[in-house]
Amino acid sequence: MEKQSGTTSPASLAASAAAVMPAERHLTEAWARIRGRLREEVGEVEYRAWLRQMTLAGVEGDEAVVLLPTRFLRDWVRSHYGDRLRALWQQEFPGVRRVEIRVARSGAETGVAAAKAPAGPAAAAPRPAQGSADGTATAARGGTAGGLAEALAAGPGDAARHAADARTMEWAAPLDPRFTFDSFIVGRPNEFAHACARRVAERPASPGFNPLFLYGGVGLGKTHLMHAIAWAIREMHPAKSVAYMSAEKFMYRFIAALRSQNTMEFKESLRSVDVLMIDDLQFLIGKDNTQEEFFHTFNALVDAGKQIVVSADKSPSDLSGLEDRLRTRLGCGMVADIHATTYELRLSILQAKAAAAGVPVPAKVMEFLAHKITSNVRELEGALNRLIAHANLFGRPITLEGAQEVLHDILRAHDRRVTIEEIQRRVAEHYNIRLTDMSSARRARNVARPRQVAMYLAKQLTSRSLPEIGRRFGNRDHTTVMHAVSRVAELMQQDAAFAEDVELLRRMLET
Ligand SMILES: Nc1ncnc2c1ncn2[C@@H]1O[C@H](COP(=O)(O)OP(=O)(O)OP(=O)(O)O)[C@@H](O)[C@H]1O
Repeated sequence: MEKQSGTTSPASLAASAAAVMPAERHLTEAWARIRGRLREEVGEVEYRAWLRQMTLAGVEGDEAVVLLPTRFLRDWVRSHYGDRLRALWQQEFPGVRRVEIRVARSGAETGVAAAKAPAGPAAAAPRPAQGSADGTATAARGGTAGGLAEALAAGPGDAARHAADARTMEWAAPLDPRFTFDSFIVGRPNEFAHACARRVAERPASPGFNPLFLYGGVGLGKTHLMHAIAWAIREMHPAKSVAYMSAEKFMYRFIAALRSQNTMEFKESLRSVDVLMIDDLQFLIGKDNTQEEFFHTFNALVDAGKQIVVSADKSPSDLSGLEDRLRTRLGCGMVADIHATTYELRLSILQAKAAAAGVPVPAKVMEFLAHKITSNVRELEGALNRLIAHANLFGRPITLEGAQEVLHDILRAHDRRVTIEEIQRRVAEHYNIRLTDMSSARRARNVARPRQVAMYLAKQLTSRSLPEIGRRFGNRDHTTVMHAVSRVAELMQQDAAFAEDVELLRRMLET
């Protein structure tokens, strides 16, 4: 499509651009639209990785000339986006028949038209500062060894980082700019994992910390810590290439490589990284071939003095379903667990997130949430975000009553984590009857009424269905449960003391 060329100075094209195109302003606007469309088509990650440094030099005859800072980028954009660029140009100006992609002459400013284009991603610095909003780093496609050398030679400024990125592009998933060490709140449950993560970021592949195996329950910060390590290594060791991906992605890439009979390339690109990070390793359970491949990659990297960081929901020894030899190797570096959150940690996280959002959240509301939403940090954060969004939307201050209303579904779901066994035990204790009477056939009022209360609470506080509840109460029919629920509700209406009793039981079960 494009003819071969070397480097070019954009200024030399300005005159001809002006001569051919209707007006420079139109050209600038068209170029902004073309880039915008391309960005929509390829997605943010790909755009940032390959296309945002693209600038317009101008138009020469029937040819639009686009500049990129390195030969590596030029070749990549040419082969992957050249046709698309031409089609988009033709939509704007049918007279443009070709798109020429060149390397900007070293030190040359961007082209006249592009220089006047509205500020956009092309004007941004090549790499984001740690934790900046611009930080969704990395890309989706890979480079070659030759391209690497070129990027290293031609890249302006932080060439080492550019080179490291180029090596890992194929495998890297985007890093979340919010997940840094700065934004990670440390408390008793996660202090060990955090200290290990910091240590690995400071001194990758040091003895005793390779591999680093982070594990813990859902939503407790494993991914956050992994990203924080990756950001910090990029910052402190810019020449090191870091590849972060989920175990799922690892598997799909491996399968794709098998299908296209390209496993050598797969292996080589993986083994060329300095730090390999695999999230949610439990995904590989039962996937024997992928496990085997991962095992070999793991060995090759560790033997070559490269760092491996892995996360999973269980410790290596509890990951039954992973091959023994892999479990053994995973456990022979540093294994650090993230425990369930404590009230204090939840409160600190809420305080930090509220402060970061710049929205005043009363202490009472945060204490309430920290008490109520105990499952994981993700849900806690989700609840706070919802409160903040409501406050912003309606311009109302956050209050405890308002929070209870806005979050009623989340709070209810949490309340519902009470088990039927717990309800039966508490109710039996309260009315001083035997636990076995919850399931017995006895019909005496002093036994039957507490049983009905327990059924009522089971319906209110758990998500079990009527037949399920019936089964847990001595295999009773669902109509019996239905009757118990309506009878208790009716009695509560009629008898304030009884209602208070049931409410007290409910509160005890909820806390
Ligand atoms: N200690 C912490 N400080 C600040 N934010 C945290 C902390 N722990 C978790 N979070 C936040 O909670 C959310 C969930 O965390 P993350 O995705 O890292 O959990 P995870 O353990 O990887 O979960 P999963 O098991 O689902 O993969 C994220 O938004 C993260 O920033």
